[in-house]
Amino acid sequence: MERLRRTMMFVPGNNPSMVKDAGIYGADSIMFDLEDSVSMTEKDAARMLVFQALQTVDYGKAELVVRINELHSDFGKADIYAVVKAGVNVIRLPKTETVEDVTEVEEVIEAAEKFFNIPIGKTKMMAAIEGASGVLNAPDIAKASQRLIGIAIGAEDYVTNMKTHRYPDGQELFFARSMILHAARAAGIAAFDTVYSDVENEAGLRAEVELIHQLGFDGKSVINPRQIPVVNSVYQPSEKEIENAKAVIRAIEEAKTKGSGVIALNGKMIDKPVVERAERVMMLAKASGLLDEEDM
Ligand SMILES: CC(=O)SCCNC(=O)CCNC(=O)[C@H](O)C(C)(C)COP(=O)(O)OP(=O)(O)OC[C@H]1O[C@@H](n2cnc3c(N)ncnc32)[C@H](O)[C@@H]1OP(=O)(O)O
Ligand SMILES: O=C([O-])CC(=O)C(=O)O
Ligand SMILES: [Mg+2]
Repeated sequence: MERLRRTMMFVPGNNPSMVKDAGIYGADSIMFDLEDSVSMTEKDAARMLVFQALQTVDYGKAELVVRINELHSDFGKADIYAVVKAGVNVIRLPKTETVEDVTEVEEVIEAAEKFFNIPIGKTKMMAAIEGASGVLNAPDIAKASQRLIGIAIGAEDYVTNMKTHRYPDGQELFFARSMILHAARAAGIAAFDTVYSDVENEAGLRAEVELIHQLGFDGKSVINPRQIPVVNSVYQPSEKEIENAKAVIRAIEEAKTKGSGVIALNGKMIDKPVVERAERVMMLAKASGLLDEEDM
């Protein structure tokens, strides 16, 4: 089954209590940060803390991601070796601008896997796109490595690069979000939306999640545990949607027994794309704990 990544929670890599407790809030993925939430003087300490935590703390079912520093900074290579050795699931590249940004990191990951006797290809990657060049190169970036599970927009850096700022309606992000979504879908990987920085503004967060859910994003980065239930509730299918999805799946199964791939349900045509959407609703319903045993 496709892994759910509705919520990916950033955790500053130099904060011991946040790192230790990050698993208790129910985020689908935990993203330990070694980049912009960690000051230059704390880079080495943060790497050590995350390295230890990855090996010793039980984070349950959460996927474990580390956002590394840029490869050509003073820290990038050491970050990669440490987190590969610790068995991280996914390395998040910040500020990805070109295909080479991906392939160069991949080479270092592969060297680290060989060095530590880890199966080649085990460490996955996710590329954050945070500026104009990255957005324009997104279709190639998304296809740059078999290791990529998804690409993400990093809007705080992006709006800075574009000489604007974030507005409540998100118009300034529409082109970048659309590019990233199309690039991801064309490559067959996931698309993730950016952080919502105003932690106290739940209504604003909900409006943004509704927008990105409507556009088609798989999920969103969050920066605070309080944002997790808000994102999950938007991604949780309604009872009506679940009932409809069940009816669609029942109808198409019945049609198949009669040798047909298309059937009408309540006057609407049911065919392959409709069935695919119904299956996704069921998957999200299951992940949200909304299905009985008999529905599984
Ligand atoms: C543009 C970018 O690069 S964004 C990505 C980098 N930024 C980050 O990673 C920031 C992550 N978030 C944070 O540091 C914090 O949530 C802040 C600074 C935004 C707000 O901090 P606070 O006001 O202290 O948060 P709040 O009071 O809601 O914290 C409640 C609890 O959740 C914990 N918590 C808050 N944020 C996080 C987090 N991101 N990860 C894990 N635990 C967290 C707190 O430690 C606290 O735990 P406690 O009750 O056991 O003491
Ligand atoms: O990737 C994110 O959502 C956070 C980030 O670095 C940015 O917005 O610049
Ligand atoms: Mg950024």
